[in-house]
Amino acid sequence: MITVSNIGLRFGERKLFEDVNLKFTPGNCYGVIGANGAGKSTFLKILAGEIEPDSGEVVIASGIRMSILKQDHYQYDQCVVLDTVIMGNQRLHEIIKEKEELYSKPDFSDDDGMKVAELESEFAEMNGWEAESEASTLLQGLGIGTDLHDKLMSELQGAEKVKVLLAQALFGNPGILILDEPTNHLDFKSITWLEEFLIAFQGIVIVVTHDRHFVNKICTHMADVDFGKIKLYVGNYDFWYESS
Ligand SMILES: Nc1ncnc2c1ncn2[C@@H]1O[C@H](COP(=O)(O)OP(=O)(O)OP(=O)(O)O)[C@@H](O)[C@H]1O
Repeated sequence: MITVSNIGLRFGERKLFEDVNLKFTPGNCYGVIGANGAGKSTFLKILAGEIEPDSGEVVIASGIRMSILKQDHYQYDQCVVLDTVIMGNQRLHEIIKEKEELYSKPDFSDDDGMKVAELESEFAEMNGWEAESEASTLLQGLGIGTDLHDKLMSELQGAEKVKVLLAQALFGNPGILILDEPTNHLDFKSITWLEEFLIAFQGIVIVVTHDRHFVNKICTHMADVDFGKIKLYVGNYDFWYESS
């Protein structure tokens, strides 16, 4: 569950949000709609904690992991494709790195042994043994073949990088998915795959997209950004359009 209470935000003279109150619940997919410049992307950034509102707060139920589709296509240029996907779950990735460092120590001590045992247990709890195969499945679903999985991100074409970043966001069964224009640069087959993935997804999806067919296929609710307010409606875009 995400609870948004009394959010307000100004950019200079412009009041972008005023007294926004909303609740997002698991199992639902929310399509954020509104005119150009209404504040859709800014709202996602507030939810993601990237922009601090002037007033109000966003509260996320404890223990729920939020995953955000990264917009910087160069951020992972020095990383291997498969690792980049696994980095979607930051804690799991940290554990993998810490384990590697400890196992490669020439003077492995008793204390190191204890630490490794703790890490192994946390790793197993997080389904770490499945991480590589899950990352690989996501990549292949989005059309990134296994021949690219061991390459550096910098070696990939722009559209391929976008798919890897999308796989990263979807990786590790997050509780909340924040997606700003996820279908950009995707081909028809990948969009269909993504639709099926999101329809089956059990958590909360909050998405901004210009792709009306995609919205209609996946969204259970519309979040309409208009004149500083955001209102939630049940149903997809066509239903919202016909009834408004
Ligand atoms: N960091 C910022 N500082 C000042 N103004 C900003 C900042 N970020 C966005 N804005 C302005 O806030 C308004 C909302 O921007 P935002 O990108 O959230 O809108 P949007 O609804 O996603 O638009 P679009 O559909 O065109 O992508 C715009 O007028 C934009 O120029």
